[in-house]
Amino acid sequence: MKAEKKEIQDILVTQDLSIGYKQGKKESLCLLSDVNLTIRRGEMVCLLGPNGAGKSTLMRTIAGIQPPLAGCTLVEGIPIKDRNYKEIAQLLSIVLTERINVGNLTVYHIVSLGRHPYTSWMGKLSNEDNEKIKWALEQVGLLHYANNFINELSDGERQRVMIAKALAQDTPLIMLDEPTAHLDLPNRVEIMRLLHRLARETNKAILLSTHELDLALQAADLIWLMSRNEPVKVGAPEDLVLNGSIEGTFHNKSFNFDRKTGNFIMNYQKKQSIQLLGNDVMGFWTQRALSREGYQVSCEQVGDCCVNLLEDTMEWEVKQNGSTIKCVSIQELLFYLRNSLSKEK
Ligand SMILES: Nc1ncnc2c1ncn2[C@@H]1O[C@H](COP(=O)(O)OP(=O)(O)OP(=O)(O)O)[C@@H](O)[C@H]1O
Repeated sequence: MKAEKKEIQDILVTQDLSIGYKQGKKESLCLLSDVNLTIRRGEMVCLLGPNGAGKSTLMRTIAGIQPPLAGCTLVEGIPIKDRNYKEIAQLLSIVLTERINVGNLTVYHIVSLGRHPYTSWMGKLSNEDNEKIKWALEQVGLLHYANNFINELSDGERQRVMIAKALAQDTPLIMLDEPTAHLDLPNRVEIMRLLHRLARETNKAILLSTHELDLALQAADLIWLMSRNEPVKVGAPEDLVLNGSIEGTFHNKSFNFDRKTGNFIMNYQKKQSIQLLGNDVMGFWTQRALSREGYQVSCEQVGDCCVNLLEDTMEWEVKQNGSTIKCVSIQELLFYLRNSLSKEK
């Protein structure tokens, strides 16, 4: 690829960063060393990894909340180390997981707290501050809630308020610690889509830690994949799936990661084999149900039981020991198979 006219694109750079905990005067627990990572302008990066991999430690170290064991973090070329609170707050904003319980503050007031690094010690908001607050509320679609109290809002809306506060802080880097933690699926999707759009439209860098592998695979520009004592793997989500990194990191005897669909599939103990004829959507869900029931599903003839999908009528025909019956739902199919299996025993 040809290099085009180059403005500074790297918003966050970690230089030979070592993260961990001092455990005495000489001892330290080093979780990772020589971490060299970059986030560019307009990119959304998801930090993924199993429990205990060190995600929170890395986030805190990048943000300057925790000192590095070695190395440093630069935001727009400025080292975070040894900067005071106000200086750091102009370089990066952080959205934490904790539920916000400040019921007596309005949405506008909370978002206005994002302007603190820029206001005088009295905290008086200038016209520019007020414009930035309104713009931030508009970005997350909550301008009409500006005068509502925060406890009048749903969890999803509260999370958007905190994102607006980070936007009002107007930093090149926004960091979020598990931003979808307390939300239902539509709100989780909404927050990820919002963050992705904001990264693109505002040209900021967004770094978030998450356990939502499926959402991260769909929404992230880049994934930082952490596992204990291994170098961080970096790549587009699809590259990390194709090269087996996702599968390797989340390897577990209870489930498998299916590279074709990006889903985790639970492993069930297989009791016996069954033939399934038919494919498509009905076949996919029937296969899933049969696997859960403990069947090894095959399209070949195996044993004496066969399930034939009648897609036109949405029925399941079961041929077993010379007899044929029809079921009108997967629930009925499983009920029949369970009973016929217990009669055989
Ligand atoms: N204050 C501390 N002192 C010493 N060790 C710590 C401290 N905090 C965390 N650790 C250890 O560092 C390791 C990484 O913890 P961390 O919380 O960064 O992982 P994580 O990937 O964020 O985990 P999770 O997904 O469960 O939130 C863990 O083994 C943990 O026990």
